[in-house]
Amino acid sequence: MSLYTIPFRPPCPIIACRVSSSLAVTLPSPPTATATAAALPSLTCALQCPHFETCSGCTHEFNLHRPIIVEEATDFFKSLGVSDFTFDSCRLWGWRCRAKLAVRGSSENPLIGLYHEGTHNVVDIPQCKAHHPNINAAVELLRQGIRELNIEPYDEDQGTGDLRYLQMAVTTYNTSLPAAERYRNGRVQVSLVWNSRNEKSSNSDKLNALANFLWRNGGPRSNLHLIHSVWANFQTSTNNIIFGNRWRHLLGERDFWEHVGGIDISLDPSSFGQANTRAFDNLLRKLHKYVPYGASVADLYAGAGVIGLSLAANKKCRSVKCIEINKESKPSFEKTIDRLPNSIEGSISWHNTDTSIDPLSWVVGSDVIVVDPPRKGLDASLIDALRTISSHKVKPSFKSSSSNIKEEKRPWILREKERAKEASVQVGRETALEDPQSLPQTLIYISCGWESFKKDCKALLTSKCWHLEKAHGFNFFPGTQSIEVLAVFKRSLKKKKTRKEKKKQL
Ligand SMILES: C[S@@+](CC[C@H](N)C(=O)[O-])C[C@H]1O[C@@H](n2cnc3c(N)ncnc32)[C@H](O)[C@@H]1O
Repeated sequence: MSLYTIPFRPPCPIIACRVSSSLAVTLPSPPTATATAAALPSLTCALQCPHFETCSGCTHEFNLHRPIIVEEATDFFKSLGVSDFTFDSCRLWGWRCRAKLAVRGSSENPLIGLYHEGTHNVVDIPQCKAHHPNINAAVELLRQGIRELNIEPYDEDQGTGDLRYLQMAVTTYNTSLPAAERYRNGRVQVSLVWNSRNEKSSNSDKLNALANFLWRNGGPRSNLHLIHSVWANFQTSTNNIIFGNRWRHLLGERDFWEHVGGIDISLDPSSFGQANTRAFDNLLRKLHKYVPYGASVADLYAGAGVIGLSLAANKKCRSVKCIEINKESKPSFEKTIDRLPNSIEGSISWHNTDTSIDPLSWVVGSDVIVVDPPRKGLDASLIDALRTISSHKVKPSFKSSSSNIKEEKRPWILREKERAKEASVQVGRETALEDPQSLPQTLIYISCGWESFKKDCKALLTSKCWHLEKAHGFNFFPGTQSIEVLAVFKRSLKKKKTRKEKKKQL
């Protein structure tokens, strides 16, 4: 797992150009496109971050509301017959609610931030403009703690030191505040990646002292209640993987709640969570429009099942199956399920398995397939299954096979068939009211990797099995050239050959 390249700046004046998150329209090109282009670029939607160029998080300083890649995406979709591609600019600063940061340097001068491009030198980014301001505030508190308690940052060359990485996740869901104040007052779940095997190791006193420091100075009894909770993750491996497989909740609330897509969701620090909470909410609300009421849905690459559960609640799906490889997402899924309205009657299940193994078994029997793969795009076996779906007459087995197992470096990832079966969760009716032979009519592809999306999209379209109906972009990562895409494909019905065509063939 690589360190999320990213960024920010603390309680600074937020620049006036915040493009409305509800403005899901194609924005006009910036006014610099004329002869005045040679003049200084407009600062209205500029990053204005002191760390730009030293930090690898942001690659673009100007026109944050419209990354250059949007032009390419517009042309790409137009060439495929979709001329109404929309782009939602979302929040431009302070959008990152989830950050993984490296800790290096010394206890007197800790460096907390991201690697300088192409190196393992950490750049301190106390004023990052992408981070939610309270992430920066929590980082500053932690920096103070490191100095006061003489905590040693990790030394990669020697393998020594105490604190390796941090994960900061902001919950903006606090029902005791008016809705308009919740985002600004978000609280931070701090995960300290500690260089020891477990909580009994020799440096655990320091870990507890640092956690107590954060809680005393940022917890409910401090002047500013900034810290939601403190967790420890234990990691001693010398590779680049950020997290080890042992997590401990130390202080504060154990459960972390957020409200997106019309539901309360729980996210443990070990589960995948979207970094841009607000933009994700916009995307989910758009997604709802493409799923018919009562549909049966397969949510592939589901994480803690946020997409599937949001659909179950909002579209009264008759069945939702979530497929996810990381077993750590299961407790979050279960907690979210517990808070769903009682009125949900359909069948909901979460399966801890690899989508790439026997993908047809998840695809057949569903009306709508939602895929939200990692940046590298869809697994080849899933692409194949989708490309040939119309010619399949398959009885879904709802079983995974242990063949095809790929090498997996992350120890907490579960890939064994038997354990996968045990790790499934079923809520509601056991047998869904779905036609086991029916084929999906709709495929919704959510992508954070533009290059892999283009490739997968072309592979789907050249099969003639699918055509593209709609596409929307979301500014999930302002300051970069990455966008999140939501593309809606419809299955092409095979045209019956006319007598004339049949004759011609003979
Ligand atoms: C971009 S995240 C999306 C998660 C979720 N849809 C959400 O929005 O919270 C991709 C997810 O796919 C999972 N994943 C990666 N490869 C997988 C595979 N072969 N089978 C199932 N899940 C996989 C990752 O663990 C991760 O949770």
